[in-house]
Amino acid sequence: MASSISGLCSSSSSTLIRKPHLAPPLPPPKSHLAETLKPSFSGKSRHILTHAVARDAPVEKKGGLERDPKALWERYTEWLYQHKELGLYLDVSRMGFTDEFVKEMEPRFIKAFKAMEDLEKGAISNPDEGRMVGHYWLRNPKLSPNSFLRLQIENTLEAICAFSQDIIAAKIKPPSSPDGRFTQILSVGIGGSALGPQFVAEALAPDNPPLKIRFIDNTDPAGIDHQIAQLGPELASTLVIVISKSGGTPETRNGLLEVQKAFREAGLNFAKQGVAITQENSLLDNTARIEGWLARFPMFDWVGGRTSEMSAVGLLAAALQGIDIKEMLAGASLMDEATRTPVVKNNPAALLALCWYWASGGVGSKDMVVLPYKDSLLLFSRYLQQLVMESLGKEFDLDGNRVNQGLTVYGNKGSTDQHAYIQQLREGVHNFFATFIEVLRDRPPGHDWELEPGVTCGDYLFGMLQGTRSALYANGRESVTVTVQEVNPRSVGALIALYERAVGIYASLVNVNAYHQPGVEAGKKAAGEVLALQKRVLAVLNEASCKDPVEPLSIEEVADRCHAPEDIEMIYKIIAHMAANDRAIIAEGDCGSPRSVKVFLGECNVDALYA
Ligand SMILES: O=P(O)(O)OC[C@H]1O[C@](O)(CO)[C@@H](O)[C@@H]1O
Repeated sequence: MASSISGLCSSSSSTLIRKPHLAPPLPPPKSHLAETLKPSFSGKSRHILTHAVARDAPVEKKGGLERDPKALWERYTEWLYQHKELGLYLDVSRMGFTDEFVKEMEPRFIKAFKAMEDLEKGAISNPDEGRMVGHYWLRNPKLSPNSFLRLQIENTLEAICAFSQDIIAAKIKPPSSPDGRFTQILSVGIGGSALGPQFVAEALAPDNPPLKIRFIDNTDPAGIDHQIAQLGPELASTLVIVISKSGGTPETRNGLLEVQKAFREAGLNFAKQGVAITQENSLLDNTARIEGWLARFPMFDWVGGRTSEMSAVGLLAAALQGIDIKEMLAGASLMDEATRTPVVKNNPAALLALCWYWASGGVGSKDMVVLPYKDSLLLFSRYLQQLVMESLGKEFDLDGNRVNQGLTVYGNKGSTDQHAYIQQLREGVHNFFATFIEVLRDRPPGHDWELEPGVTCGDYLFGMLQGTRSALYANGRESVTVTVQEVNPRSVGALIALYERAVGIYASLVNVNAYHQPGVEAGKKAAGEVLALQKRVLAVLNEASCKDPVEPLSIEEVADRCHAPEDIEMIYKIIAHMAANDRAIIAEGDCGSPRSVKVFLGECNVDALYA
């Protein structure tokens, strides 16, 4: 009896296998440092956190958490950073670093500030890729190292503003929409070409934006189908923005091809609704030019994907949603100015980097849990995950030493997460420090009300944040608190700029290149190899299936004929995946034991035999 196979089949022979198994995820990285909580060095309520010395001997962590309320208040006021114009505060008092530690870190900071200064002047700060790193110029084009780059930035910003105004005012219209105007954006991109726009849309888009936005940020066919199905007839009034710096990322290409197919099937002309954001002359750029897409905007070689929110990548979608992008840029620019100060205490990004180094021993031994107490900032931690982890998670340092650096970031939002994992944070494994993001303004003025005498809903949120911060600290868990007045384009721009700079400074402290991502290439290459192997498997099966009679093959035989006996497990998985997707793979035998399975194709493709 014939059947299709997968990794999860019943033990009976010749059973349909429906659910292939993918390789299990790698286990999370282990903490490098042992940590103990020791009682009291002076007062009875004091504790010292001690660390074993790290392998590459970074600045050692000696110190303790202050327990005395008066001394703690002093520490709070002494270290509180305030940016008056932005209304932004950074409280690092709940990190236990000492003055000695700050002093010991000084030489590293001097080096980091110098590296940052050089970077802003146009040094090749991404040496592996031979690139400048210029995201700071995007919000202050005057800083660009030459007038050509300055003009590129200014012209692009002007083009974004003009194009988005014309779209919103329906001066540029979709050809077949009954409304006569664009109503939706479908943004196709992944990683840095999605996370910033997603975060900003969630944080800042008004309730009724001129254009609503949806995202395709994966090559999951069901996810893509869902987005297209949700658009329904509004596909005719959808502006599709395809974003890829390299212009060749497979997931994004697949998303584009799937969307183009949907347009064809709906009888719509994709080119009249398509916009590309990519580097000049990339595959995507050339495709968009040849096919005559509605518009193209440049991505610059010297802006990395994960720091591209203030380029066309983030600004176009934001402007189309009615978000004030000039305010975002202004907020970022103000923060950039503040984070150029070479005095750690007065530089909020340096303070963050100091805290990260302190908490993680400079080797990433603790995770950073980011908890914004504001629903609209939900995606901030996800955005930071790429910014921080893709930048800092490096095998080698700038001198070629193997260091396996990084800083793990996760989190969603408070107080919601209090009902999910704060239990472990307070009482369980002590492998993290927290970052609270506090927003002072609960609601727009005039909308608040007291749900019980003297207490609003926002007071509860405030109480939850303060309570969790105190409860964690009481149990020796450190935290940083970033406070903004409200979530608006200016504060969001400032937050992005703050963390971009903190990552850059921290990378210098631990001597890694923050601006490349060699590790991602390995996965991309391996994925390409799997797809190439799949083609060989299909050719081998087709040849056997075109024989008369059909020649069913064991997995071993398929592997041998593919000249890839070492890839036998992958070949089994490929066959299982195709079988689960009605790809005409037929299997005989006991699916519970892959060795007994024989496979062939349901039909012979004669053309493929001679291809
Ligand atoms: O914008 P691109 O070139 O499509 O790349 C998308 C993402 O892929 C990466 O290159 C690797 O994941 C990221 O750095 C980047 O943000």
